[in-house]
Amino acid sequence: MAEMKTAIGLMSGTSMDGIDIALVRTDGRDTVERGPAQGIAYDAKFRTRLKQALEDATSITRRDQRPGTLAAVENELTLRHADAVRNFLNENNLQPADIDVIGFHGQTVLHRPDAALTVQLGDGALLAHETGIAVVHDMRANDMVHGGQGAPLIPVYHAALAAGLPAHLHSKRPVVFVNIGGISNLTFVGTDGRIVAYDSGPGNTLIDQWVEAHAGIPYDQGGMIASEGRVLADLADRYLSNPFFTGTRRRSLDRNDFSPPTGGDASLEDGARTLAYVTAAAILKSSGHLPERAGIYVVCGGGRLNRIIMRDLAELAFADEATVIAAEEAGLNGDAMEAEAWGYLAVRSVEGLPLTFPGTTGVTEPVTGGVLNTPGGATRSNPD
Ligand SMILES: Nc1ncnc2c1ncn2[C@@H]1O[C@H](COP(=O)(O)OP(=O)(O)OP(=O)(O)O)[C@@H](O)[C@H]1O
Ligand SMILES: CC(=O)N[C@H]1[C@@H]2OC[C@@H](O2)[C@@H](O)[C@@H]1O[C@H](C)C(=O)O
Repeated sequence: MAEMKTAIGLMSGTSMDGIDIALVRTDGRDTVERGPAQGIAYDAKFRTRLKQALEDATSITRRDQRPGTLAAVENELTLRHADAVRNFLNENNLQPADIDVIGFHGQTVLHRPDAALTVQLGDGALLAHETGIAVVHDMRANDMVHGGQGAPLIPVYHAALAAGLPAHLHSKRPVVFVNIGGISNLTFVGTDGRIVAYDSGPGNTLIDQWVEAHAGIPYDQGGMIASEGRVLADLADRYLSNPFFTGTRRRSLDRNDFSPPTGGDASLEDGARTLAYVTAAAILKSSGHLPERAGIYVVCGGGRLNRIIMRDLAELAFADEATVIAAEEAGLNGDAMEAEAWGYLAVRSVEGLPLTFPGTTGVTEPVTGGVLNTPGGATRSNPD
Protein backbone atom coordinates (compact mmCIF):
# COMPACT_ATOMS: atom_id res chain seq x y z
CA MET A 1 0.00 0.00 0.00
CA ALA A 2 1.25 3.49 -0.87
CA GLU A 3 2.23 5.77 2.01
CA MET A 4 -0.50 7.87 3.62
CA LYS A 5 0.14 11.62 3.62
CA THR A 6 -1.56 14.43 5.51
CA ALA A 7 -2.65 17.32 3.31
CA ILE A 8 -4.46 20.60 3.69
CA GLY A 9 -6.56 21.81 0.74
CA LEU A 10 -7.40 25.46 0.12
CA MET A 11 -10.12 26.63 -2.26
CA SER A 12 -11.19 30.14 -3.19
CA GLY A 13 -13.94 29.39 -5.70
CA THR A 14 -15.66 31.30 -8.48
CA SER A 15 -18.34 32.60 -6.09
CA MET A 16 -15.58 34.62 -4.42
CA ASP A 17 -17.33 34.19 -1.08
CA GLY A 18 -14.30 33.07 0.90
CA ILE A 19 -11.67 30.43 1.57
CA ASP A 20 -12.57 26.80 2.25
CA ILE A 21 -9.91 24.83 4.10
CA ALA A 22 -9.92 21.09 4.83
CA LEU A 23 -7.61 18.35 6.02
CA VAL A 24 -7.36 14.93 4.38
CA ARG A 25 -5.17 11.90 4.95
CA THR A 26 -4.70 9.95 1.77
CA ASP A 27 -2.43 7.74 -0.30
CA GLY A 28 -3.50 9.79 -3.34
CA ARG A 29 -5.36 6.74 -4.61
CA ASP A 30 -8.51 5.09 -3.22
CA THR A 31 -7.86 5.67 0.47
CA VAL A 32 -9.19 8.97 1.81
CA GLU A 33 -9.74 9.87 5.45
CA ARG A 34 -11.52 13.20 5.73
CA GLY A 35 -10.55 15.50 8.61
CA PRO A 36 -11.76 18.84 9.96
CA ALA A 37 -12.80 21.68 7.66
CA GLN A 38 -13.59 25.35 7.96
CA GLY A 39 -14.92 28.22 5.82
CA ILE A 40 -13.60 31.77 6.16
CA ALA A 41 -15.81 34.39 4.51
CA TYR A 42 -14.27 37.33 2.66
CA ASP A 43 -15.38 40.78 3.82
CA ALA A 44 -17.34 42.89 1.33
CA LYS A 45 -14.31 45.14 0.67
CA PHE A 46 -12.09 42.23 -0.40
CA ARG A 47 -14.87 40.79 -2.58
CA THR A 48 -15.00 44.14 -4.35
CA ARG A 49 -11.23 43.94 -4.88
CA LEU A 50 -11.59 40.45 -6.33
CA LYS A 51 -14.28 41.65 -8.73
CA GLN A 52 -11.94 44.44 -9.85
CA ALA A 53 -9.19 41.84 -10.29
CA LEU A 54 -11.45 39.87 -12.64
CA GLU A 55 -11.94 42.99 -14.74
CA ASP A 56 -8.23 43.78 -14.76
CA ALA A 57 -7.52 40.21 -15.83
CA THR A 58 -9.44 40.54 -19.10
CA SER A 59 -6.38 42.17 -20.71
CA ILE A 60 -4.07 39.23 -19.86
CA THR A 61 -2.59 37.42 -22.84
CA ARG A 62 0.20 35.53 -21.02
CA ARG A 63 -0.58 33.76 -17.78
CA ASP A 64 2.28 35.32 -15.81
CA GLN A 65 1.06 38.89 -16.46
CA ARG A 66 -0.40 40.79 -13.49
CA PRO A 67 -1.81 44.09 -14.85
CA GLY A 68 -3.64 46.71 -12.75
CA THR A 69 -4.50 45.59 -9.24
CA LEU A 70 -3.63 41.93 -9.85
CA ALA A 71 -0.16 41.81 -8.27
CA ALA A 72 -1.38 43.49 -5.07
CA VAL A 73 -4.51 41.34 -4.89
CA GLU A 74 -2.45 38.17 -5.43
CA ASN A 75 -0.22 39.14 -2.52
CA GLU A 76 -3.14 39.91 -0.22
CA LEU A 77 -5.02 36.77 -1.26
CA THR A 78 -1.97 34.62 -0.49
CA LEU A 79 -1.44 36.24 2.92
CA ARG A 80 -5.13 35.66 3.73
CA HIS A 81 -4.63 31.98 2.87
CA ALA A 82 -1.54 31.88 5.11
CA ASP A 83 -3.61 33.31 8.00
CA ALA A 84 -6.32 30.75 7.29
CA VAL A 85 -3.77 27.91 7.53
CA ARG A 86 -2.22 29.23 10.77
CA ASN A 87 -5.65 29.64 12.34
CA PHE A 88 -6.76 26.17 11.16
CA LEU A 89 -3.63 24.57 12.61
CA ASN A 90 -4.15 26.35 15.93
CA GLU A 91 -7.80 25.38 16.20
CA ASN A 92 -7.01 21.77 15.51
CA ASN A 93 -3.90 21.53 17.71
CA LEU A 94 -1.67 20.83 14.74
CA GLN A 95 1.87 21.96 13.92
CA PRO A 96 3.23 22.72 10.42
CA ALA A 97 5.38 19.57 10.77
CA ASP A 98 2.17 17.47 10.98
CA ILE A 99 1.25 18.46 7.42
CA ASP A 100 3.06 16.96 4.41
CA VAL A 101 1.67 19.29 1.80
CA ILE A 102 -0.83 22.06 1.08
CA GLY A 103 -2.88 22.07 -2.15
CA PHE A 104 -3.49 25.72 -3.05
CA HIS A 105 -6.10 26.50 -5.70
CA GLY A 106 -5.94 30.30 -5.56
CA GLN A 107 -8.52 32.48 -7.29
CA THR A 108 -9.38 32.00 -10.95
CA VAL A 109 -9.47 35.46 -12.53
CA LEU A 110 -9.49 34.42 -16.18
CA HIS A 111 -10.37 31.15 -17.87
CA ARG A 112 -10.31 30.94 -21.66
CA PRO A 113 -9.97 27.28 -22.60
CA ASP A 114 -10.32 28.06 -26.33
CA ALA A 115 -7.10 30.11 -26.07
CA ALA A 116 -5.46 27.59 -23.68
CA LEU A 117 -5.27 30.36 -21.09
CA THR A 118 -6.19 29.97 -17.42
CA VAL A 119 -5.01 32.25 -14.63
CA GLN A 120 -5.27 31.57 -10.89
CA LEU A 121 -4.00 34.24 -8.53
CA GLY A 122 -1.99 32.68 -5.70
CA ASP A 123 1.72 32.78 -4.90
CA GLY A 124 2.70 29.23 -3.94
CA ALA A 125 6.26 30.16 -2.94
CA LEU A 126 5.03 32.90 -0.61
CA LEU A 127 2.47 30.57 0.99
CA ALA A 128 5.17 27.92 1.58
CA HIS A 129 7.45 30.54 3.12
CA GLU A 130 4.67 31.93 5.35
CA THR A 131 3.38 28.58 6.61
CA GLY A 132 6.58 26.51 6.69
CA ILE A 133 4.76 23.78 4.74
CA ALA A 134 5.35 22.53 1.18
CA VAL A 135 2.72 23.92 -1.21
CA VAL A 136 1.50 22.61 -4.56
CA HIS A 137 -0.24 25.28 -6.66
CA ASP A 138 -1.07 25.98 -10.30
CA MET A 139 -2.60 22.56 -10.95
CA ARG A 140 -4.61 23.50 -14.06
CA ALA A 141 -1.86 24.70 -16.40
CA ASN A 142 -0.26 21.41 -17.46
CA ASP A 143 -3.65 20.01 -18.42
CA MET A 144 -4.13 22.89 -20.86
CA VAL A 145 -0.63 22.40 -22.28
CA HIS A 146 -1.81 18.90 -23.21
CA GLY A 147 -5.02 20.01 -24.89
CA GLY A 148 -7.32 19.83 -21.85
CA GLN A 149 -9.95 22.34 -20.74
CA GLY A 150 -8.02 23.05 -17.50
CA ALA A 151 -11.18 22.17 -15.54
CA PRO A 152 -12.81 20.43 -13.81
CA LEU A 153 -10.07 18.86 -11.66
CA ILE A 154 -12.23 17.53 -8.84
CA PRO A 155 -13.45 14.38 -10.72
CA VAL A 156 -10.56 12.13 -9.70
CA TYR A 157 -11.42 12.95 -6.07
CA HIS A 158 -15.12 12.26 -6.69
CA ALA A 159 -14.11 8.86 -8.06
CA ALA A 160 -12.12 8.12 -4.89
CA LEU A 161 -15.14 9.14 -2.78
CA ALA A 162 -17.48 7.02 -4.90
CA ALA A 163 -15.36 3.97 -4.12
CA GLY A 164 -16.14 4.52 -0.42
CA LEU A 165 -19.91 5.19 -0.77
CA PRO A 166 -22.37 2.73 0.75
CA ALA A 167 -23.09 0.10 -1.91
CA HIS A 168 -26.85 0.74 -2.01
CA LEU A 169 -26.16 4.23 -3.40
CA HIS A 170 -24.13 3.27 -6.43
CA SER A 171 -23.75 -0.41 -7.14
CA LYS A 172 -26.66 -0.77 -9.58
CA ARG A 173 -26.75 2.57 -11.39
CA PRO A 174 -24.10 5.23 -11.93
CA VAL A 175 -23.56 7.97 -9.38
CA VAL A 176 -23.16 11.55 -10.54
CA PHE A 177 -21.51 14.07 -8.24
CA VAL A 178 -22.75 17.61 -8.84
CA ASN A 179 -20.92 20.65 -7.53
CA ILE A 180 -23.11 23.76 -7.51
CA GLY A 181 -20.64 26.56 -6.85
CA GLY A 182 -20.40 29.78 -8.84
CA ILE A 183 -20.40 27.50 -11.87
CA SER A 184 -21.72 23.94 -11.73
CA ASN A 185 -19.85 20.85 -12.79
CA LEU A 186 -20.60 17.15 -12.68
CA THR A 187 -18.73 13.86 -12.47
CA PHE A 188 -20.22 10.59 -13.66
CA VAL A 189 -18.76 7.51 -12.00
CA GLY A 190 -19.93 4.37 -13.81
CA THR A 191 -20.60 1.11 -11.98
CA ASP A 192 -17.28 -0.05 -13.50
CA GLY A 193 -15.48 3.03 -12.10
CA ARG A 194 -15.28 4.90 -15.44
CA ILE A 195 -15.21 8.72 -14.99
CA VAL A 196 -16.77 11.30 -17.31
CA ALA A 197 -16.90 14.91 -16.18
CA TYR A 198 -17.42 18.45 -17.35
CA ASP A 199 -18.79 21.84 -16.41
CA SER A 200 -22.58 21.70 -16.59
CA GLY A 201 -23.62 25.36 -16.60
CA PRO A 202 -24.10 28.44 -14.45
CA GLY A 203 -24.34 27.66 -10.73
CA ASN A 204 -24.98 30.37 -8.15
CA THR A 205 -23.18 33.26 -9.83
CA LEU A 206 -26.17 34.53 -11.80
CA ILE A 207 -28.42 34.31 -8.73
CA ASP A 208 -25.80 36.10 -6.59
CA GLN A 209 -25.37 38.86 -9.18
CA TRP A 210 -29.14 39.25 -9.53
CA VAL A 211 -29.95 39.57 -5.82
CA GLU A 212 -26.93 41.78 -5.22
CA ALA A 213 -28.00 44.19 -7.97
CA HIS A 214 -31.68 44.24 -6.97
CA ALA A 215 -31.68 43.69 -3.21
CA GLY A 216 -28.10 44.55 -2.16
CA ILE A 217 -27.50 41.11 -0.62
CA PRO A 218 -24.77 38.63 -1.59
CA TYR A 219 -26.94 35.52 -2.12
CA ASP A 220 -30.49 34.18 -1.85
CA GLN A 221 -30.29 32.42 1.49
CA GLY A 222 -32.11 29.10 1.40
CA GLY A 223 -33.78 30.21 -1.85
CA MET A 224 -36.20 32.38 0.16
CA ILE A 225 -36.52 35.03 -2.53
CA ALA A 226 -36.90 32.46 -5.29
CA SER A 227 -39.64 30.74 -3.27
CA GLU A 228 -41.83 33.81 -3.76
CA GLY A 229 -41.38 34.04 -7.53
CA ARG A 230 -42.41 32.09 -10.61
CA VAL A 231 -40.40 30.73 -13.50
CA LEU A 232 -40.43 33.01 -16.54
CA ALA A 233 -40.31 30.52 -19.40
CA ASP A 234 -38.93 32.94 -22.01
CA LEU A 235 -36.11 34.06 -19.76
CA ALA A 236 -35.25 30.47 -18.81
CA ASP A 237 -35.27 29.43 -22.49
CA ARG A 238 -32.91 32.25 -23.33
CA TYR A 239 -30.31 30.73 -21.00
CA LEU A 240 -30.98 27.10 -21.82
CA SER A 241 -30.71 27.63 -25.59
CA ASN A 242 -27.18 29.01 -25.18
CA PRO A 243 -24.72 27.26 -27.57
CA PHE A 244 -22.97 25.90 -24.45
CA PHE A 245 -25.83 23.39 -24.09
CA THR A 246 -26.55 22.73 -27.75
CA GLY A 247 -22.93 22.23 -28.94
CA THR A 248 -21.48 18.73 -29.10
CA ARG A 249 -18.05 19.68 -27.73
CA ARG A 250 -17.95 20.07 -23.94
CA ARG A 251 -16.11 23.18 -22.81
CA SER A 252 -15.25 24.52 -19.38
CA LEU A 253 -16.72 27.82 -18.26
CA ASP A 254 -15.42 31.17 -17.12
CA ARG A 255 -17.41 32.99 -14.43
CA ASN A 256 -18.37 35.64 -16.99
CA ASP A 257 -19.55 33.30 -19.76
CA PHE A 258 -23.17 33.84 -18.68
CA SER A 259 -24.52 37.30 -17.74
CA PRO A 260 -27.34 38.05 -15.31
CA PRO A 261 -30.67 39.30 -16.70
CA THR A 262 -31.03 43.04 -17.16
CA GLY A 263 -33.17 45.01 -14.71
CA GLY A 264 -36.31 45.20 -16.85
CA ASP A 265 -36.41 41.44 -17.44
CA ALA A 266 -38.10 40.40 -14.21
CA SER A 267 -39.11 41.28 -10.65
CA LEU A 268 -36.59 40.41 -7.91
CA GLU A 269 -38.50 37.23 -6.96
CA ASP A 270 -39.25 36.03 -10.50
CA GLY A 271 -35.63 36.61 -11.50
CA ALA A 272 -34.34 34.60 -8.54
CA ARG A 273 -36.90 31.85 -9.16
CA THR A 274 -36.10 31.64 -12.88
CA LEU A 275 -32.34 31.56 -12.30
CA ALA A 276 -32.71 28.81 -9.68
CA TYR A 277 -34.63 26.79 -12.28
CA VAL A 278 -31.98 27.53 -14.91
CA THR A 279 -29.28 26.21 -12.55
CA ALA A 280 -31.17 22.95 -11.99
CA ALA A 281 -32.29 22.52 -15.61
CA ALA A 282 -28.73 23.19 -16.88
CA ILE A 283 -27.45 20.28 -14.80
CA LEU A 284 -30.07 17.90 -16.14
CA LYS A 285 -29.63 19.15 -19.69
CA SER A 286 -25.88 18.66 -19.48
CA SER A 287 -26.40 15.17 -18.05
CA GLY A 288 -27.75 14.24 -21.46
CA HIS A 289 -24.12 14.02 -22.66
CA LEU A 290 -23.27 11.31 -20.12
CA PRO A 291 -22.66 7.75 -21.33
CA GLU A 292 -25.52 6.37 -19.21
CA ARG A 293 -28.37 7.78 -17.17
CA ALA A 294 -27.55 8.59 -13.58
CA GLY A 295 -29.12 6.61 -10.74
CA ILE A 296 -28.33 9.16 -8.08
CA TYR A 297 -27.06 12.75 -7.99
CA VAL A 298 -24.94 13.61 -4.95
CA VAL A 299 -24.90 17.40 -4.63
CA CYS A 300 -22.17 19.49 -3.04
CA GLY A 301 -21.33 23.21 -3.13
CA GLY A 302 -23.32 26.16 -1.78
CA GLY A 303 -26.17 25.67 -4.26
CA ARG A 304 -27.38 22.62 -2.35
CA LEU A 305 -28.47 25.05 0.39
CA ASN A 306 -30.88 26.78 -2.01
CA ARG A 307 -34.06 24.76 -1.48
CA ILE A 308 -35.58 25.85 -4.78
CA ILE A 309 -32.59 24.65 -6.82
CA MET A 310 -32.72 21.33 -4.96
CA ARG A 311 -36.48 20.96 -5.43
CA ASP A 312 -36.26 21.68 -9.16
CA LEU A 313 -33.32 19.32 -9.50
CA ALA A 314 -35.20 16.54 -7.67
CA GLU A 315 -38.28 17.01 -9.86
CA LEU A 316 -36.31 17.00 -13.10
CA ALA A 317 -34.23 14.00 -12.02
CA PHE A 318 -37.36 12.12 -10.91
CA ALA A 319 -38.70 12.40 -14.44
CA ASP A 320 -35.49 10.58 -15.43
CA GLU A 321 -35.98 7.95 -12.68
CA ALA A 322 -33.03 9.30 -10.69
CA THR A 323 -32.83 10.60 -7.12
CA VAL A 324 -31.05 13.65 -5.70
CA ILE A 325 -29.34 13.82 -2.32
CA ALA A 326 -27.16 16.41 -0.63
CA ALA A 327 -23.58 15.26 0.01
CA GLU A 328 -24.33 15.01 3.75
CA GLU A 329 -26.89 12.26 3.09
CA ALA A 330 -24.01 10.23 1.66
CA GLY A 331 -21.91 10.94 4.77
CA LEU A 332 -19.83 13.61 2.99
CA ASN A 333 -19.25 17.34 3.57
CA GLY A 334 -20.78 19.42 0.78
CA ASP A 335 -19.03 22.62 1.85
CA ALA A 336 -15.55 21.15 2.16
CA MET A 337 -15.43 18.79 -0.82
CA GLU A 338 -13.50 21.10 -3.14
CA ALA A 339 -10.97 21.99 -0.44
CA GLU A 340 -10.56 18.28 0.37
CA ALA A 341 -10.05 17.65 -3.34
CA TRP A 342 -7.24 20.18 -3.51
CA GLY A 343 -5.45 18.42 -0.64
CA TYR A 344 -5.95 15.07 -2.41
CA LEU A 345 -4.74 16.49 -5.74
CA ALA A 346 -1.62 17.93 -4.06
CA VAL A 347 -0.71 14.45 -2.81
CA ARG A 348 -1.29 13.02 -6.31
CA SER A 349 0.90 15.78 -7.76
CA VAL A 350 3.74 15.00 -5.35
CA GLU A 351 3.43 11.31 -6.28
CA GLY A 352 3.46 12.15 -10.00
CA LEU A 353 0.00 10.61 -10.46
CA PRO A 354 -2.40 11.95 -13.13
CA LEU A 355 -4.74 14.76 -12.08
CA THR A 356 -6.82 14.81 -15.26
CA PHE A 357 -7.93 12.31 -17.90
CA PRO A 358 -9.34 12.38 -21.43
CA GLY A 359 -12.81 11.76 -19.94
CA THR A 360 -12.60 14.67 -17.49
CA THR A 361 -10.97 17.65 -19.21
CA GLY A 362 -10.53 16.28 -22.74
CA VAL A 363 -6.76 16.18 -22.22
CA THR A 364 -5.02 13.99 -24.82
CA GLU A 365 -3.67 11.53 -22.22
CA PRO A 366 -3.79 11.29 -18.40
CA VAL A 367 -1.48 13.99 -17.06
CA THR A 368 -0.17 15.15 -13.72
CA GLY A 369 0.45 18.82 -12.94
CA GLY A 370 1.13 21.44 -10.29
CA VAL A 371 4.15 23.35 -9.03
CA LEU A 372 5.77 22.23 -5.77
CA ASN A 373 7.19 24.99 -3.55
CA THR A 374 9.22 24.10 -0.48
CA PRO A 375 9.44 26.40 2.56
CA GLY A 376 13.18 26.72 1.84
CA GLY A 377 12.43 28.43 -1.47
CA ALA A 378 12.90 25.60 -3.98
CA THR A 379 10.34 25.31 -6.77
CA ARG A 380 9.68 22.37 -9.09
CA SER A 381 7.08 22.01 -11.83
CA ASN A 382 5.45 18.63 -12.14
CA PRO A 383 6.38 17.10 -14.54
CA ASP A 384 9.82 18.82 -14.77
N1 LIG B 1 -27.48 29.13 2.82
C1 LIG B 1 -27.39 29.29 1.50
N2 LIG B 1 -28.52 29.37 0.76
C2 LIG B 1 -28.47 29.54 -0.57
N3 LIG B 1 -27.33 29.66 -1.26
C3 LIG B 1 -26.17 29.58 -0.58
C4 LIG B 1 -26.14 29.39 0.82
N4 LIG B 1 -24.85 29.37 1.21
C5 LIG B 1 -24.11 29.53 0.11
N5 LIG B 1 -24.91 29.65 -0.98
C6 LIG B 1 -24.48 29.88 -2.36
O1 LIG B 1 -23.31 29.15 -2.61
C7 LIG B 1 -22.28 30.01 -3.12
C8 LIG B 1 -20.94 29.50 -2.68
O2 LIG B 1 -20.82 28.18 -3.08
P1 LIG B 1 -19.43 27.47 -3.13
O3 LIG B 1 -18.59 27.91 -1.99
O4 LIG B 1 -19.69 26.03 -3.32
O5 LIG B 1 -18.85 28.09 -4.49
P2 LIG B 1 -17.37 28.26 -4.98
O6 LIG B 1 -16.53 27.18 -4.42
O7 LIG B 1 -16.97 29.66 -4.73
O8 LIG B 1 -17.55 28.09 -6.55
P3 LIG B 1 -16.93 27.05 -7.61
O9 LIG B 1 -17.29 25.67 -7.14
O10 LIG B 1 -17.62 27.43 -8.87
O11 LIG B 1 -15.47 27.33 -7.63
C9 LIG B 1 -22.64 31.40 -2.60
O12 LIG B 1 -22.14 32.39 -3.48
C10 LIG B 1 -24.16 31.35 -2.59
O13 LIG B 1 -24.68 31.68 -3.85
C1 LIG C 1 -11.32 27.56 -14.09
C2 LIG C 1 -12.00 27.28 -12.80
O1 LIG C 1 -11.58 27.75 -11.76
N1 LIG C 1 -13.07 26.48 -12.86
C3 LIG C 1 -13.81 26.07 -11.67
C4 LIG C 1 -15.21 26.69 -11.70
O2 LIG C 1 -15.95 26.31 -10.54
C5 LIG C 1 -16.69 25.12 -10.85
C6 LIG C 1 -16.28 24.80 -12.25
O3 LIG C 1 -15.95 26.09 -12.75
C7 LIG C 1 -15.01 23.93 -12.29
O4 LIG C 1 -14.66 23.71 -13.62
C8 LIG C 1 -13.81 24.57 -11.60
O5 LIG C 1 -13.65 24.23 -10.26
C9 LIG C 1 -13.73 22.92 -9.78
C10 LIG C 1 -13.48 22.89 -8.33
C11 LIG C 1 -12.79 21.93 -10.50
O6 LIG C 1 -11.85 22.30 -11.18
O7 LIG C 1 -13.03 20.75 -10.29
